[in-house]
Amino acid sequence: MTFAQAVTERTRRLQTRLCVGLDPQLGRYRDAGHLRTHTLDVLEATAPFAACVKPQLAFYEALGLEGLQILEEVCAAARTLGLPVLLDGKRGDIGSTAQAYAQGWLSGRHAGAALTVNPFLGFETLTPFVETARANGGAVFVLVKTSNPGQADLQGSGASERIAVEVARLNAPEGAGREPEPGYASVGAVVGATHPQELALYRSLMPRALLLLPGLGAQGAAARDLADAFDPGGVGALASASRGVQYAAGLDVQASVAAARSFRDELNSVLG
Ligand SMILES: O=c1ccn([C@@H]2O[C@H](COP(=O)(O)O)[C@@H](O)[C@H]2O)c(=O)[nH]1
Repeated sequence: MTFAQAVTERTRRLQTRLCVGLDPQLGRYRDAGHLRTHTLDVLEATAPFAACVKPQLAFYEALGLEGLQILEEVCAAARTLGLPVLLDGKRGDIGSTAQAYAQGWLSGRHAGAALTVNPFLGFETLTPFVETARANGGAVFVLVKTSNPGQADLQGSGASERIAVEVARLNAPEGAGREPEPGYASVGAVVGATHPQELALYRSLMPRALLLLPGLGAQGAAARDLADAFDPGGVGALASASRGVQYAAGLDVQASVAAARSFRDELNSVLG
């Protein structure tokens, strides 16, 4: 089963469109061991409410080798729980380096099933990521319109729309000599949940792409504003919350569970 199929199957079976972000901040813990157990506890406790899990690589890389070991444990625990893993690394570079990133994060020891990628160096630099994802039944999520207020500096003036058109092209089997991918295709897109008025546009520009919608909770986006990102049946998008789940009330894991349940329920009530 591909990443997109696994997420869609989980959405339908568990009625959840929530992506739980795991962004463990060392400053909140006594030490890295405490960070590790709390992060694994939050993962296990919130899994029933999640369509997938999204570790942000920066927080694990910040801890050095120990952080990579924790990441590996988080990915292994998620797989045991049946949760698809989307690594948020926003990688992108010239071809040979992109190839190494793709090998490391989409097929290597610490790999997830999916990875966020940055198209800033040009569309051709996406190729190693897309090919590696396809070869492994994985996915890439291309930054199309990020959730932060400053995104307009470089993503305005039609840039985000151009990237969306490229995502649609990469997902189109016609002319590429590929078999059509069943369901959602291997190239997804990041569109901030903080841009509710533009979700319908990006949904229509990228009909085969799963959309990742970061910004729920801590960045101010609300589930009630996200309906336009979804296809009929309430599939095709994942709304993501990290701090709003992991640190819903300090380190209280039951508060994380309550937050994940509440995000799930709010999304479900919006989608009917
Ligand atoms: O456009 C984007 C792309 C990625 N992110 C990442 O998502 C989480 C958001 O964390 P919250 O605590 O839910 O605000 C974080 O890892 C970002 O790097 C994003 O915010 N916006």
